[in-house]
Amino acid sequence: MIAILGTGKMGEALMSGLLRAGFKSGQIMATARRVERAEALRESYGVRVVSNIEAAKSADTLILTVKPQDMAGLLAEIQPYVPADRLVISAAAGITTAFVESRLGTDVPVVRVMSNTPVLVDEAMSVISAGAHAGEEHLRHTEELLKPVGKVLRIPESQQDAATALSGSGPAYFFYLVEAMVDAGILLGMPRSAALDMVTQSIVGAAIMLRDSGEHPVILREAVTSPGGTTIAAIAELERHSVRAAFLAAIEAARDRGRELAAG
Ligand SMILES: NC(=O)C1=CN([C@@H]2O[C@H](COP(=O)(O)OP(=O)(O)OC[C@H]3O[C@@H](n4cnc5c(N)ncnc54)[C@H](O)[C@@H]3O)[C@@H](O)[C@H]2O)C=CC1
Ligand SMILES: O=C(O)[C@@H]1CCC=N1
Repeated sequence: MIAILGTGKMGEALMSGLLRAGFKSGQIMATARRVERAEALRESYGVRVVSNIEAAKSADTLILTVKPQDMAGLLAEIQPYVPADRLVISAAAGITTAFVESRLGTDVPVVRVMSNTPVLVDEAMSVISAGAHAGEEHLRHTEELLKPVGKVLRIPESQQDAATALSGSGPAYFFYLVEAMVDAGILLGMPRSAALDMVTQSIVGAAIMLRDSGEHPVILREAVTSPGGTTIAAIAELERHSVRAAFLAAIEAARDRGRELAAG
């Protein structure tokens, strides 16, 4: 039995992925803070929505998907009911396995995960790290849960805040880029829906080329960039506006914010 504690956007996305991957609704429990939310989850997915304590007592795997700020409260609530034979998977930005272990106070295995919202279309990037009491079997079990909904990579926990900044938040940067490019289309007099179609198909095509060709992104970009042509005119402006430096600073800021969230 798997329980998802704090079933908001990420928790629901993970739960729907597990169901698409073949888990039965009877194998999954969810917890929610609001009654209407509990009812909506029950109705949409047919899962049992229970209290945090009941979930902690009866599920073998607990997936914690509350906000980092709510993690201490949730751990305090479930602490008396989590024996050391549970696997606890924490999906919150910034929260370390040591934080979870110290709050639970037993030798419970903890795996830290950072996934992202493309879990909704089975294209998540999930990175996982083992805590002090988690071994190969716990990492493997976590991979089995996450593989059906995307790619899974094991990384040292010291890189988790960087991964959060890069792939956890990553989809937001691409959506932001799409917004900006659609605005550019509007500036050039395109209808909004046509501009959105053009940009969306371009980003999908580029992403698939990048993933499937195995080519370095520089090679793929150079193939589009004709001497004296249109693309280099655009790239020159991006460089003039320090867009690369902005990305470096932005992702560093996201990493630092992850560290602050851990500090509470
Ligand atoms: N949204 C995203 O793209 C990503 C989010 N995350 C992480 O996932 C976690 C959740 O983020 P979201 O789903 O965006 O937030 P959210 O606010 O949609 O979901 C959190 C849910 O937990 C519930 N909750 C809080 N305390 C609770 C408690 N004691 N008992 C039961 N339910 C409780 C809230 O009512 C809410 O529904 C965060 O820790 C975030 O760092 C990770 C990767 C990507
Ligand atoms: O913005 C956030 O804090 C969360 C973590 C990664 C993506 N969203």
